[in-house]
Amino acid sequence: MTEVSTKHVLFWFASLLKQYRWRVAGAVVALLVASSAWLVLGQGIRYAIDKGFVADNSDVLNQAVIAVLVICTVASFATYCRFYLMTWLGERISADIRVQVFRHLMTLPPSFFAKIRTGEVISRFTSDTAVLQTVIGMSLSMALRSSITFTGALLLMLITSPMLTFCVLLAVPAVLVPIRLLAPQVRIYARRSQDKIADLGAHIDQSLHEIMTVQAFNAQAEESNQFTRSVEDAMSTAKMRVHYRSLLIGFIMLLSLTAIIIIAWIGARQVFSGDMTGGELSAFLFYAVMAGGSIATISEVIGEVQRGVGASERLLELLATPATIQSGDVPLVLTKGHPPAITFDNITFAYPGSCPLFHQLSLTIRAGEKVALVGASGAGKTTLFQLMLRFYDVQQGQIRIGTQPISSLKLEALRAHIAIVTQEPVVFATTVMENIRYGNIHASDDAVLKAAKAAFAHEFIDRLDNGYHTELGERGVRLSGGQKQRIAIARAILADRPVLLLDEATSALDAMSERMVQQALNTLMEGRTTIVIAHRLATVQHADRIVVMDKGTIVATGSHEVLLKNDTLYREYAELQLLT
Ligand SMILES: Nc1ncnc2c1ncn2[C@@H]1O[C@H](COP(=O)(O)OP(=O)(O)OP(=O)(O)O)[C@@H](O)[C@H]1O
Repeated sequence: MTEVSTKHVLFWFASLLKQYRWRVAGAVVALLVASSAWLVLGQGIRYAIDKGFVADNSDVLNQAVIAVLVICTVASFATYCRFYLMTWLGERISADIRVQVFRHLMTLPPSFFAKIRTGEVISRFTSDTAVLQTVIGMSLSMALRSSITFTGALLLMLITSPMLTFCVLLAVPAVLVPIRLLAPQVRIYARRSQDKIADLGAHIDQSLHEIMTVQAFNAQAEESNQFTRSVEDAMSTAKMRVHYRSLLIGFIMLLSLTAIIIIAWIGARQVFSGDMTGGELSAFLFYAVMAGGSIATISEVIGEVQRGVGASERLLELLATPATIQSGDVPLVLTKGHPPAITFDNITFAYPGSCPLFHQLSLTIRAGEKVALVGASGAGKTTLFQLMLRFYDVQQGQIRIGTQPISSLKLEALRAHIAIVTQEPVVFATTVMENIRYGNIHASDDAVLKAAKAAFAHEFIDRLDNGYHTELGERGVRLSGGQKQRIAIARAILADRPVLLLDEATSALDAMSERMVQQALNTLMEGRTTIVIAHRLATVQHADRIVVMDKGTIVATGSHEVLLKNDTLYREYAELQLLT
């Protein structure tokens, strides 16, 4: 957890507000007009009492009332402008922060998302930015208004009665004590409170995504109990925050009201002794109440700003997370129809915080070759794909595409040349058409249809309610495993890239569809460098070469026939799968 100072956060807000400087200026002008108008009102009251009321002059009283009405109208209009502009700025800034954080998240490597829960990130987006929206839209404007009002009121108090103003100033340090003591507590509990809300977000995310497993194992009650405990936990932290905030407000209120009462008492004695007029005392008290009210508002705002700092800490933490995978600057240019060779040259790799998985592993896949990776679960097959796509970087050695080390290539260029079909096919919550088009966002509808046909997906898509325009629901819940796989294959076909990575691409298909998709894949593999991971040897018998892996090492390579003859591990696999 990084400690972020209030100053740092205010600077951040200022940098975000900079591009809306005209609106900020407008809000400040409106604020000044409104505050000045309210302050002038005090003078109007003084005039009305001394010259109209006390002097029994109804003409002056009428004029004073008209003046007061005009002042009120100006003040109300200025308040409308200030409120509108500041609230707009609050909404705008939190929207900008959401975009800024999302753009940054898109650049972070999978290792970051392996550590953090999605629900937590979502909560940071929604609840933390909502806090900032209030802080910028309401609290900062209130603070500014109150500071101006306070300064103005103090000045006018000074003009009305310097002696009484001096008494007021004596009370100011007393008000600062609770602010110093209690504001940090508010901030600490605000941050904890936001963390607990993030935990709730993560819990909801997990329970709802895995709802079938939850219900199948009759775990609804346990899930609900756990959630209730988390909610109560969040509640008790929020209670502490509210406690310190209320304490802060209460103390300041008590201190400022006591000061006003004492000053009114001194002032009243001055009126008795004739040192002050009744109108002067009324005006002075009007300003004193205004100044006291401003201090009370500022104290509330301090609590709120501390809450904002707590929320910003978490967003700034996300923004400060570096994208550990650094892009190179060499563009990768391949000639169409000339797929590249891929070389793993003496690579050593360990996942963060784990023991090394690969130790000086070397493997060369020739240009246009179809290589199958087989081996027990956990042997490191999928990891090789992840390294190729630079989701992780190797600690030693080099991976080359053609002759270029992938670390020197532009990340975007590297990935633009690789199409992958992952073990768990990914389907987005949009239409079939858009799901396939994800492989090439510029592809025409016709090209999408062609790809779907080649992946043997067209037939089932046609039978869906709305054909290619059917919405697939979150994570493609409306499709079977095999259907999802065919959508993923169609996407790879449409992407039309020189390197193809297939991770168990046909595992969820029935024998009939598998045969058809295998044909589609065979066509797709033509003229590309392909690496296929497969548990089922039947699907890889026709690969140019089979690489047998075990616990992060390559134990044998060769054709199906050669391996059957020479490699015991492969023979065991084959026997288990009745391929001998
Ligand atoms: N993100 C990760 N962090 C730490 N360790 C990981 C991570 N992903 C995988 N591993 C570990 O690395 C090893 C290799 O995993 P990998 O997924 O590459 O195996 P695989 O051969 O593809 O297995 P399978 O056939 O079951 O998919 C496993 O022991 C696994 O526990």
